[in-house]
Amino acid sequence: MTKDKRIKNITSTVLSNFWGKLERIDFDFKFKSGKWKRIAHEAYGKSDGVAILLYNAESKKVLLSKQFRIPVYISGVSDGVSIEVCGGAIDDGESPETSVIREVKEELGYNVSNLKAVSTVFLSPGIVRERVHLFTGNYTDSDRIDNGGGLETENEEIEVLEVTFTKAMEMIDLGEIIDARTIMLLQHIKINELID
Ligand SMILES: Nc1nc2c(ncn2[C@@H]2O[C@H](COP(=O)(O)OP(=O)(O)O[C@H]3O[C@H](CO)[C@@H](O)[C@H](O)[C@@H]3O)[C@@H](O)[C@H]2O)c(=O)[nH]1
Ligand SMILES: [Mg+2]
Repeated sequence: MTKDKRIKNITSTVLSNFWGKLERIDFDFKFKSGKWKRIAHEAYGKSDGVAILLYNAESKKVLLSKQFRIPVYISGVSDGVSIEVCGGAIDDGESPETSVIREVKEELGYNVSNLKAVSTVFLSPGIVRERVHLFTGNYTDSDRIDNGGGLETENEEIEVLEVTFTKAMEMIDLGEIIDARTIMLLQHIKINELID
C-alpha cells in the first residue's frame, strides 16, 4: 500500500471468508476542507484474476465460453447464462501468464500462442479489490486438445462457443454479451484491427 497523508488508522474486520474475503475497512480520511472523518467501507476479493480473448485472424473467429452465473441470475436481468471470454482466479504461486494458459486448457481445451498482455483493470473499484489481467491470444484448429468445459470438481459446466468476430460484436449490441471483460477485449480487437 502506498502511503497517503489523507488516510490513517486503517483497520480490517473480516465479515466473511467463504470463497473470497469480504472485509469491512475502517479508516480516517481527510477531506480537502481539512476535516477528518472516520469512514467504514466494505471490500471484497480473492486473488487477482485473468481473462483472455482467443482469436483466429485467418477464420476471423473468436472462442468464448458460456456458463450459468448465479450473481447474474439473482440480478434478474436474464436466465443467468453468461457469454464470456475465458478466465478465472489466479491460483497461489501462479503468474498471470501461467494462470491464463491453465484456464484456456481447462475451460476451452486449447493451447494458446502469441499471448499478449492488454491491460490490468479493476472491474468495480468501489467494491471489489481484485485486478483482472486482460490478454489476447491466437488459436488454430490444430491447437485444440479436448472439449474443455471446466472442472467438474469446481462445479464448472462450461460450453465452448466459436463464433465469428462480427457475430460477437452483434451480440454486444443485442445485449447477449454483458460481461465487461469480454466487451473490452472485443473492442480492443476492433480498435487495433487485429481481425480485418
Ligand atoms: N465466485 C465464486 N466462485 C466460487 C465460490 N465457491 C466456489 N467457487 C468456484 O471457484 C471457481 C472459480 O472459477 P474460475 O474460472 O477461477 O473463476 P471464474 O468464476 O471464471 O471468474 C470469476 O472470478 C474471477 C476471479 O475472481 C474473476 O476475475 C471473474 O471476473 C469472475 O468473477 C469456480 O469453479 C467456482 O464454482 C464462490 O463462493 N464464489
Ligand atoms: Mg472461469
